[in-house]
Amino acid sequence: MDDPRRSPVVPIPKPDSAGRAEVFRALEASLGSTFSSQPIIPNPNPLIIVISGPSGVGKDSVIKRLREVREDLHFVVTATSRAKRHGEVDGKDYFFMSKDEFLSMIEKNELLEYALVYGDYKGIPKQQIREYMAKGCDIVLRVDIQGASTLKRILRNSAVFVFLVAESEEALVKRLIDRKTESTEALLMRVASAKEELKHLKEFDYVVVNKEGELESSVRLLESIIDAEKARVHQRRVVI
Ligand SMILES: Nc1ncnc2c1ncn2[C@@H]1O[C@H](COP(=O)(O)OP(=O)(O)OP(=O)(O)O)[C@@H](O)[C@H]1O
Repeated sequence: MDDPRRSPVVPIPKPDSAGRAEVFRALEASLGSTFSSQPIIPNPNPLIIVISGPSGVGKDSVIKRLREVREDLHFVVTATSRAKRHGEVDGKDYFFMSKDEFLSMIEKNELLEYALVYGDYKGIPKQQIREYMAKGCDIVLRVDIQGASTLKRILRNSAVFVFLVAESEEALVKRLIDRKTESTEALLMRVASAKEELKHLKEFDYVVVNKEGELESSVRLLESIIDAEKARVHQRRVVI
C-alpha cells in the first residue's frame, strides 16, 4: 500500500466542501482498500464469576440484586442429593436428585465440582454452564470458601473469583444474629470459621466489602468488576 502521507493519487475533497459519502469514497480510493463495517473488537467472552465469602456476609443478597439489575447473567442451580425442604422448589433452589442419580453424574464426569456436605452431595452441573455460555450469558457461581478453593484449582485463571467480606467481624456476627436462621451451635460454628476463611483471601482476584446498609454499592462494584473484565485485552477463556 502507498504511504498515506504522500499526496493522494485520488484528490480528497475537504469535508466542509463535500458530503461525507464522497470524502469516504475518496479516502478508500486513495488507500486502495475499503473500510470494513465489522466490529474492530469481537464480543467479549462470557465470564464465569465465582462469588464466595464467609457465611452471612451477604452472598445471596448481593447475587439476588445483581440478577435484578444485570441481564444475560445465569445463576447456576446446584444439584443435591439431600431431600427437598418445605417451600423449596426443584430447579430454583436446587436440582434435587437421589444419591444414585448424583453418583451417576459423578461417574459420567458431568459435574464441575462436587462435595459431600454433612452426608449429602452437592455439585455444579457442567451442562448448565455450557448451555448458558453458548447463549452468551455470564455465569455466576455461589460457593463456600472450600468450594472456591476447589474451583480455583480446576478453573485457575479462566474464571473471576470475588471474595465478599463485611466491614468488620463485629458487623458480620451481628448480621448473622439478626438473620435468626441459625441454631446457637451453627452460629458459633459459622462465626468461628469466618476468621479462618479470611486466610483464603489471597486466592481471589477481587474483594468486595459489603458494608452495613450499603448493598447497592456492593452490587455496583460487582458490576464494575464484570464490566472491567469484559474490557480486558487478554480475555479469560473457559473450557469445561
Ligand atoms: N449490606 C448489607 N447490609 C445489611 N444487611 C445485609 C447486607 N447484605 C446482606 N444483609 C443481610 O445479612 C443477612 C445475611 O445475608 P445472606 O443470607 O445474603 O448471606 P450469605 O452470605 O448468603 O449467607 P450464607 O452463606 O449463610 O447462606 C441477611 O439477613 C441479609 O438480609
